Parts: sequence; C-alpha cells; structure tokens
Amino acid sequence: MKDFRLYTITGEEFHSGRSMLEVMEEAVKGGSDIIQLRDKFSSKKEVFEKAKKLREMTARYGAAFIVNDHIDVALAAGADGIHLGQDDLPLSEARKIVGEDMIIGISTHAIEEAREAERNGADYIGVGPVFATKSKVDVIDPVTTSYVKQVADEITIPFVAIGGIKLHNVDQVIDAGADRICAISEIVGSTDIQGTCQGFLDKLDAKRRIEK
Ligand SMILES: Cc1ncc(COP(=O)(O)OP(=O)(O)O)c(N)n1
Ligand SMILES: Cc1nc(C(=O)O)sc1CCOP(=O)(O)O
Ligand SMILES: [Mg+2]
Repeated sequence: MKDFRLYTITGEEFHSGRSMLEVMEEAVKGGSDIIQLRDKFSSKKEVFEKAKKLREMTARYGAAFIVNDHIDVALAAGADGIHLGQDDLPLSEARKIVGEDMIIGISTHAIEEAREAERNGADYIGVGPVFATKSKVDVIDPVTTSYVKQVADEITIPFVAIGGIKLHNVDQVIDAGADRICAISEIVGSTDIQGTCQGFLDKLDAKRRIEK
C-alpha cells in the first residue's frame, strides 16, 4: 500500500452541525492521507451512500479510503480497503473475498495479535487504545505507549497508533516509535481541522528530520 502518516476516522457525534463530507474534506485538505468511514448507527444503505461520497472526495485528492467493518460496502463503493477488528471476519477469510489488491487493516491490542496479523498478511495494523478514549463504547483499558514501543521494535508492516491521541500527548506516542497516527475526536471535533492536522504532521515530520 501507499505509505501514509495521518489517518482520520469519521466520528459524526463530534462533527457539531457540519456535514460529514465537509469535515472529512477539511481533514484531507489538512494532510490526512488516509481516512476511514466508521459508522455504528446508520443502516447499511446509509453507510453505503456515505461511502460513495467519501470515495469520490478522497479520489479527487488522492487520499486512501477505508471502510470500517462492512466488507460488502467497501467493495460496492470501490474503497481502497477495509478495517477489521479482532471480533470481525478473520483476515484470511476477508482476503478471499476482497483479493490481494485491497488494503486490509487489523486492530491489535497485544503483541500476539500484532504478530498474527503480520503473519496472516495484514497491510497495516492499528495499535491501541494508547490512551483512554470516549470515541469507542466497548473499549479495553489503554495499552499505553509500552505496547507502541513493542510493535515498533518487532513488527515490520506499517502500524498506526490510535486511541486518545491529542496534540498535547502525541509526542509520547512518537517517542515510543510511531511514525503514523490516527485520531477521531481531536481532528473531527476541532474548530480548525486543517490546523489540527498540520499540528500532528509537524510533530511527525520533526521526528523524521531527527532520524535522518
Ligand atoms: C485504524 C483503526 N484502528 C483500530 C480500529 C478499531 O477497530 P475495531 O476494533 O473493529 O473497533 P470498531 O472501530 O469497529 O469499533 C479502527 N476502526 N481503525
Ligand atoms: C475506533 C477506535 N479503535 C481503537 C482501538 O484501540 O482499536 S481506539 C478508537 C477510538 C479513537 O478515537 P479518539 O481518537 O477520539 O480517541
Ligand atoms: Mg470493527
């Protein structure tokens, strides 16, 4: 898959009166190079309608587009990939359905899950929740930056840190080894979405400059 740095997920409860498309377009304009449609409340038909709009918008900017949970919606909307959790369809079965070209991302919360996802051909993994988050209802306790460090030290496929990541604590995640970060509330709840994205990118870039 094409490399990415900043991953933004929809969270319509934080969009405060703005349309989902408007919010996500701001995120892409701000430099989010991958976005995910995550919608736990709408009907599948509604999720599909949203997916088609996000597919069209992301294609205009050259950003990757991922659908959470719904493989059929991802395929029907022409998304670049799907994101699956530990309780979703197993990766090997999902791969049979979507083929080799589609991106499959897998959530992981412990190093054994990260190893398994890598072994089974995940294109990237989510690593979290690093910090406490209110954006997910059935969330487990924070895995802390020590899990980020474990993954950075051992796993070779791309990983994205997620969960409670804000501009004020992202340095801890970057210091633990993350090159890519993912956020919902800090970005889509911001009154200056482009500025918030730029703030994250500046911090990620500063790390890359130091490593060169
Ligand atoms: C990039 C990324 N990482 C983790 C998740 C969480 O996925 P999952 O565990 O399936 O939980 P839900 O998002 O479905 O509630 C994600 N969506 N994206
Ligand atoms: C959807 C999701 N998955 C997580 C995981 O750890 O797998 S944490 C999370 C919520 C992230 O939202 P926020 O940036 O607002 O904390
Ligand atoms: Mg899921």
